[in-house]
Amino acid sequence: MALNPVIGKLVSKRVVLASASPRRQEILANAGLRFEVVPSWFKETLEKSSFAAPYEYAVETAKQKALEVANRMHLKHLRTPDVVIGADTIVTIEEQILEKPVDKQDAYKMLSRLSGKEHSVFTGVAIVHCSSKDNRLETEVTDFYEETKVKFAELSEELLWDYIHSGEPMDKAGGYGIQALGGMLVEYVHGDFLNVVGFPLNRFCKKLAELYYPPPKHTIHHIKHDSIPSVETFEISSDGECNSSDNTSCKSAKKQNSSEIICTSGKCRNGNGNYNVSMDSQNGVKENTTQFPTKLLQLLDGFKASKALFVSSKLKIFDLLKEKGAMSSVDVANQVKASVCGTERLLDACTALGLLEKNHQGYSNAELANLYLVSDSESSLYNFVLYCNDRLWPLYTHLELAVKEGTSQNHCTLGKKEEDLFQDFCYQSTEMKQRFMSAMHSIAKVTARDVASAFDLSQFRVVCDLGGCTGALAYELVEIYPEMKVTVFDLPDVVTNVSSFQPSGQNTTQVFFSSGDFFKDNLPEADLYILSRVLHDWSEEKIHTLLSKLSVCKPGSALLVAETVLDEKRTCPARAVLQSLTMTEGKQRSGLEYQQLLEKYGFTNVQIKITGNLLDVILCIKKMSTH
Ligand SMILES: Cc1cn([C@H]2C[C@H](O)[C@@H](COP(=O)(O)OP(=O)(O)OP(=O)(O)O)O2)c(=O)[nH]c1=O
Repeated sequence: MALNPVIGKLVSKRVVLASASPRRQEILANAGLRFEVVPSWFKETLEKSSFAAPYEYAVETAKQKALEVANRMHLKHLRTPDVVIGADTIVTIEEQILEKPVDKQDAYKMLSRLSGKEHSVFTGVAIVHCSSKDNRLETEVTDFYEETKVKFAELSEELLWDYIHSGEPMDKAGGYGIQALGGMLVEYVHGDFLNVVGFPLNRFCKKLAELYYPPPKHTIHHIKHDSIPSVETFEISSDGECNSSDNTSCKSAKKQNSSEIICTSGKCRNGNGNYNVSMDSQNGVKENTTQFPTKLLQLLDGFKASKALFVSSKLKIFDLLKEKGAMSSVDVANQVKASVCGTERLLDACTALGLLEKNHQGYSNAELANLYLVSDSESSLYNFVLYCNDRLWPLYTHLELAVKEGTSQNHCTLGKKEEDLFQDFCYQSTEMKQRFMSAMHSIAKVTARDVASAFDLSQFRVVCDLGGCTGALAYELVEIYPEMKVTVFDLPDVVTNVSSFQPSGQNTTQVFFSSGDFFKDNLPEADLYILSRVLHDWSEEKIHTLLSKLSVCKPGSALLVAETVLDEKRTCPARAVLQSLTMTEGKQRSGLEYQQLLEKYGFTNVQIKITGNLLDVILCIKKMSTH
């Protein structure tokens, strides 16, 4: 894929997508971009009449969305991203801008205007490069837009209302989604389809190419104006970065003939580990076709990779290399008291997996390992990795039985039923408790930012995090919302063990711990309750008990639920679906299922933010009494 080098330019950068749109997240993720999702809080209220053309409105809104996130991350989260991407999609017909319908009547008005006519869809995009100078945020904005023309068929009243009642129009510009049911309304599309869905990927890549690969003066390959350069052009015109994992062959080929193709063998592995087979076509243009069943091979190797990660974590190899710097395999083997040949194989495997780097000085941690695998790093997932090895791995080795019997196999691996796991917490040894809490703490820490910032929660002052364990989310909340006071409500055995998880150097006076069982005891008063990674664990009956209790909270108070939300087909994201494999009592739910569940207990205005990361976030409000 020739796109890889353009997107690859962003690999080492902290890229943020300032959008809650699941479509944008999907388009960019499918293109191989790695990014964090921080939805923008910018209110789309710019005065439309002040723009000479509709697309200017979309571009300006996209820019403001991105700048709001860049500023918020810099000021509130104290993390300056490298690149923030914002986008805004509008539909225009007869010079009028249509955004998302506010209700069904509005959707009806929009769709009947579009019926039988051609309209334009504009997506404005802003790419904001950020840097921090003397603690001030500096930004450089590149923006552009793309137009796609769409013609609707004549829509009968019946079809129109059927479509509106499907619920699809509500979160989409112009009141339709071309990628789903709305596709049935469309007679033709002229231009970039993805632009209609919310993100003009092709033009975005061209913009990146313009930014990162300005045409050099003396290249032999001519980059056609307004095109995405091919792999070969990149190799020659770029700053020497090789996108292949097999750097040596690329570099040597480049040296031999600076204007020629990179891979002498005719085969070069791209950043995804795919083999691109170069073929000369008659006019001399090189084409790449991917033919290998790479995805299947990756799946076949998945368990080997997981286990290599588990074992190196268990042996504390990442801690050792962080402390000592580059080391030979012999030295590592001596330190971790393992065989030299076995250690060397493990170190090479970790290098192949991108967890370590290897050069003439020996092995050292890759950035990923320093960030997440060193046991005392700020965002360490070390304890969660051990939990995956000790607790989840045995469960998945019993998967066949789990499928045949329809049970979770907890009874085989731990001698306990799933519903007893949490209840039996108090009977575990202190070490086991500490280990379980450490695992939950590490995963809560890396997801806390997403959960805390998915919505603007500044109006809530008294918050209760039910089952909040070590308080990782609570501390993040008070960091972002200094006015907030958060009570973490959890089992007595959890609360007595939280002291070692208190963050150092942070004001902890606004976080309180209260012990109790949320199924049995009275819940602390709050105007915002949080259930993070709780609901998926429990049976319908238990959830009924818990939500019934919350349903009597004061009207106007809110509930924030953090879970991985499945798509409506219940097949995506894969990580949630895979997690379901070993569940019996609990289950994962789709957005609609969460909405229906929460509404059943009197919560309304259910808003769902798909973060694209581990946890998605749902906010809903307890209905005001009608009396
Ligand atoms: C026309 C059309 C729009 N859309 C969507 C794309 C956008 O998500 C949405 C337009 O609203 P936007 O305000 O552009 O985006 P958003 O509110 O979804 O997300 P954010 O502001 O956080 O970036 O409509 C479709 O999914 N399919 C379509 O066919």
